[in-house]
Amino acid sequence: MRYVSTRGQAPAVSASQAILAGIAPDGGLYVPEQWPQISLDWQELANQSYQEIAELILAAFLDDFTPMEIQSVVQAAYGAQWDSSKIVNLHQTGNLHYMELFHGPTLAFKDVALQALPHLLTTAAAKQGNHDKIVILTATSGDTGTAAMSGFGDVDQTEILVFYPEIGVSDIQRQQMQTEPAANAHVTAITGNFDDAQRAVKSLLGQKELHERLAQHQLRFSSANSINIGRLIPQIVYYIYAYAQLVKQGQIEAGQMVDIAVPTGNFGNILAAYYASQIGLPVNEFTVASNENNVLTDFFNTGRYDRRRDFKVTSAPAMDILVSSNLERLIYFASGQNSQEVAEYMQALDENGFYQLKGTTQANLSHFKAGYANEEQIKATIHNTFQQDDYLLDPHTAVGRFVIGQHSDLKRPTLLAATASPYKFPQAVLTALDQPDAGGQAGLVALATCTNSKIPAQIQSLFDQPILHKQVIEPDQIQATINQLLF
Ligand SMILES: N[C@@H](CCOP(=O)(O)O)C(=O)O
Repeated sequence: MRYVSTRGQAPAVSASQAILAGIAPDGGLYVPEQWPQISLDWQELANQSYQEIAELILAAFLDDFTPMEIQSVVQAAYGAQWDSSKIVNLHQTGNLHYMELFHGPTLAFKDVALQALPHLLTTAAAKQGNHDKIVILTATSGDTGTAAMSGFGDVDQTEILVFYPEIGVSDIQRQQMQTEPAANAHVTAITGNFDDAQRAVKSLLGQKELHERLAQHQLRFSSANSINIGRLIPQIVYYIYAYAQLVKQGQIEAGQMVDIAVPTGNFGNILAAYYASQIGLPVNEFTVASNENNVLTDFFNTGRYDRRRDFKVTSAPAMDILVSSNLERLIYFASGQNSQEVAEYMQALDENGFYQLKGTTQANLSHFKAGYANEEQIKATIHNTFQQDDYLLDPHTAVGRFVIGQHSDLKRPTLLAATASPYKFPQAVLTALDQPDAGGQAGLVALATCTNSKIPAQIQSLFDQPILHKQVIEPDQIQATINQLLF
């Protein structure tokens, strides 16, 4: 199976080449040339473990990896570092099924893919006969950076460079990043926002001269962001697994349609759900949930993507994004794999800040619904869900829960991606629960006390760790900072 660029100006490559590159040389994103043929027998899948389903899906998409290679990636990625042996837990309230994706080492859904990516990447490098050290560029609005460092920390022959917005991340996210102990991790705050960091990362990945210079130093770039196809494929697994679990529990019949709702920023998580549907997951409707950075809501409602608006810092920072990279991958399929059309949209976005979809392409997205929650609505959703359902949401999952309420009467079984632990955002959650705001360790303790729950072991001693990364730079210093670190 080959992977092609969404913009059509780069040669098709194998799965391992696509993962190693991170982004296509024409600036596009790698997508499967066709969907793998895979038969999903739900009765059989219902009795399989997360790891078994992961092997099935990874093998289908990564067909130049041997079964042994896939097995060893899965074993390394989904083991004792998870606080649930199931990897993904389901929590039910009526027809709503929260997929808890936050039981990994850094308490966010990013762990699901980023515990696997280092193993995929080092295996891909070996397959390609690459002996250069791999420099992983990562832009983060809070969760991806920590998860990437947890995955790549101290992995031989890798350096991991993380750039995050100085303002906007939660106390916990900042502490997780600033205390990262791995010797190969380099963490820098920028005075800009996530979009500034992601733009810089994408531009660096596309600079031919820089690649040549890196090669002279036995280095090469890749990325831990979801622009890398190696980030998306492991995320398909949990949609298949969750559906199979619903079959097992007798909540649905095999083959019955479900709805899927995902709070999304860079559009990777919901795109993985779409990919799952393309290989046989029965999905009726996808709900795209945003915070006040509601560029995706407007896009799905009007067909016009317009990033020319104020950037808002919200209590759901993973979604504080105005340029959602993975939308390009969805549009590629909605346009009938028309890479020229995609390239025109992306050029218009770059040069003018907006584009308008053609009617035919927009019509192919009619099964995507979109909405957003403002800060008051996020707070009220956390508050009410805790009071009524005795279930604690983080601000991102609350966005998803609120938007479902706007669009659905929940007559159909619905999977909602619960993307982060509420303990990653204690201040926002405490405020929503009408508790006094407290920062740092005090915030964790206050949250545990008022909700009668436990501080997750992953962050119990977080505030005892020394701060190791304090550098703050302007966004236009990202390239110079990378040069200093590498050359
Ligand atoms: N939500 C992210 C932003 C980066 O998105 P990704 O899909 O590229 O990982 C974060 O929390 O950092």
